[in-house]
Amino acid sequence: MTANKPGDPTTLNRLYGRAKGKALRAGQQGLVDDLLPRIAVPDEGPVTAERLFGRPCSLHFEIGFGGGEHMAGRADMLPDHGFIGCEPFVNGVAQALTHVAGDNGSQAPLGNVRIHHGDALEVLSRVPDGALSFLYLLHPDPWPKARHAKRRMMNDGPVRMFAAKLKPGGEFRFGTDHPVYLRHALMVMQRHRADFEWLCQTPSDFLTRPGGWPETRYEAKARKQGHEVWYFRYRRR
Ligand SMILES: C[S@@+](CC[C@H](N)C(=O)[O-])C[C@H]1O[C@@H](n2cnc3c(N)ncnc32)[C@H](O)[C@@H]1O
Repeated sequence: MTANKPGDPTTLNRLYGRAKGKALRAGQQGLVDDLLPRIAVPDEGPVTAERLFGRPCSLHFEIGFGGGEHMAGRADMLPDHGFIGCEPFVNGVAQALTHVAGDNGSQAPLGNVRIHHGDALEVLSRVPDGALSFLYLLHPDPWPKARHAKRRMMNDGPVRMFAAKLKPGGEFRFGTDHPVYLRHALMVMQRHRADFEWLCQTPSDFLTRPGGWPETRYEAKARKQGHEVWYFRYRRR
């Protein structure tokens, strides 16, 4: 990676604060060097099912997959669907690659996952409008201080893009354990109610993890700390 390119660690650290973490173990470094280039989202041009998976298929897009548990779990459940995950934190990418390679012992290698080591919105902007069946934003960085609210992923600009990229009937799933983010997200989504229908009938709908929604590492940590976790499903109108 060369300096100042989108995937460059210096650029990523500046953008996200912690794109680099603990040194990778040899096996993880091997996956980053060998497997990642084979399943990386192309750096330029349209991001389509045909280009990434060689066939038309339902497309899922995960923003900030952390260690990739949810993305790998969903990809394992839906082998005919294509999954695109983006994460600037290299340790998370390495962790996700172990799931894709089937090295964690819990599942077979996954042929239906493509990964971008970097900014999700840049990749999302290259997805054709109306192409996504599912979009996931699970436990985004909370940026709890009011003066940092503009940095939250859930804001009018990104949410407009989520609406554009989802097909009618497509689903946007969002989860958080952070009360400030919860309030902020509800207000933002309320402004976009013409595009999104909140699939919530009773309070337990957003207090219970729906079926087909694998637990993420961050979520497990939040529960261990005794936090309530909120789950939101919105249908693109
Ligand atoms: C609190 S962590 C949650 C990770 C994971 N979703 C989970 O639930 O375990 C938020 C993640 O979002 C990632 N992130 C922040 N900004 C991002 C961006 N612009 N594009 C993609 N990922 C981003 C961070 O690197 C971090 O891994």
